[in-house]
Amino acid sequence: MADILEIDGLTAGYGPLRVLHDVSFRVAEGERVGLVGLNGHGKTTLLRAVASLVGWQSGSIRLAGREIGGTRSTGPGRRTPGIVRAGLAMAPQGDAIFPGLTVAQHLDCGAYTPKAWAERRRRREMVFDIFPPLRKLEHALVGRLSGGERRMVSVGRALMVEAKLYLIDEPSLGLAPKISASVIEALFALPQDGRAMVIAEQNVALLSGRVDRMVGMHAGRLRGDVGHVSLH
Ligand SMILES: Nc1ncnc2c1ncn2[C@@H]1O[C@H](COP(=O)(O)OP(=O)(O)OP(=O)(O)O)[C@@H](O)[C@H]1O
Repeated sequence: MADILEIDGLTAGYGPLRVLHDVSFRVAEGERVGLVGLNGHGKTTLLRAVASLVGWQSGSIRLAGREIGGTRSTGPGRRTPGIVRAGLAMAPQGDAIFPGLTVAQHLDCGAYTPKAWAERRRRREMVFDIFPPLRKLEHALVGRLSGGERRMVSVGRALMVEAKLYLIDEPSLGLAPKISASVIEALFALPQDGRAMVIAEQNVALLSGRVDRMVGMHAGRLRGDVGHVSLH
């Protein structure tokens, strides 16, 4: 199986702060990888670097064989639209919800490519199949939803494009255990269909047995396969 994501020698940070140190990381087509580690060790920064959203970065990041990394001088976010068109989708940490939009409008924000926009009704239906509680809330304002429902909207928005690689940042964050388990279960109920996923999580137990592989992140460095290793 070819690698959809190939990261080599990635160093990244914010202002004077270096958060990632010489990170190399591979994800195969269709693979589901758990990126685990404690709060503040760089999981989010790694996902954001792939989407070109960090303060600065150097090193190589290849998505489907195309270089999307390198040293950036244009500023965070400037290259992100091109990276999304190249096959990346991301559900950021903490929902990034627009409270004044309805669920349907919010999901449509994720239908970023022309193809996804043309198919947005069908893709919304797919999201409602995955997260059934959202169906009856289609026209409700997102600002009025519960934490679990908002997380479903946030993850669902990333699923509105047909991406080669999905980055899902802490789907369980701030949710009651039962609710986070249902969000994760729904995510894994998606047919794999060649979609690779990297899921950043502090809660290792939530991913255990569900992902193909887990890698640990500690102090800005990857620790290889940590499927059975305590991170503390
Ligand atoms: N925008 C920013 N500006 C400055 N420092 C930041 C910024 N974002 C994160 N950091 C710092 O980078 C380090 C790594 O943070 P990061 O969010 O990547 O960790 P994490 O493992 O994903 O943890 P979390 O679960 O809290 O997101 C932390 O020390 C954090 O304080």
